[in-house]
Amino acid sequence: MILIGFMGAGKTTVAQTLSKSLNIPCYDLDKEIIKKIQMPLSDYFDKYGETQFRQLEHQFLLKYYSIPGVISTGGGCIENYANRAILKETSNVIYLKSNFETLHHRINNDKMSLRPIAKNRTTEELKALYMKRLIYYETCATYTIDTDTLNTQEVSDRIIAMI
Ligand SMILES: Nc1ncnc2c1ncn2[C@@H]1O[C@H](COP(=O)(O)OP(=O)(O)OP(=O)(O)O)[C@@H](O)[C@H]1O
Ligand SMILES: O=C(O)C1=C[C@@H](O)[C@@H](O)[C@H](O)C1
Ligand SMILES: [Mg+2]
Repeated sequence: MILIGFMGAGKTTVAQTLSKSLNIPCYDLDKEIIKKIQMPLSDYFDKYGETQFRQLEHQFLLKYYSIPGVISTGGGCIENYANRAILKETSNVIYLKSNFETLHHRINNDKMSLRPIAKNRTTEELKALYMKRLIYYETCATYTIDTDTLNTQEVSDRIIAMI
């Protein structure tokens, strides 16, 4: 199964919980990319730019999307047309949905260096990005879970009950 959603949606955290509960492997595409590039994502963005990161991210989705287990994607994975095509063809794509205020609060309480996209934007710009991406998450998802009022364990339990 593949988890999608905006930054702070809980993809990485919930994938780890699901992996333990279901005893299946999990792969976080951001972490796999970091292993390969050997630097924080924000350094990679500064050095090579977003376009090059998106190409790399596409290569990693291609490599992992069909592997059995749980895959957590980066928040911008759906920016790439070819990635959206892959996700639309894949079953068990789970969209962790939250309103912008919840996500913004979570991102602000988390390590900002992990998220160059958030670090370099004002709140208004980040909200505009969220609004733009909503339709992409929705059209790629097999299932959607509203996570505003759920903790990560509850989100994981909900997914297990659903699939
Ligand atoms: N449902 C939730 N309730 C409370 N806190 C949450 C929830 N989901 C995630 N968080 C918290 O929000 C922060 C971001 O979570 P996480 O890194 O799993 O998000 P992500 O979707 O993987 O983001 P990114 O796209 O940037 O990789 C973490 O501190 C996590 O504990
Ligand atoms: O929303 C985004 O565009 C991103 C989210 C992160 O998971 C990372 O993949 C990277 O920081 C880009
Ligand atoms: Mg993540």
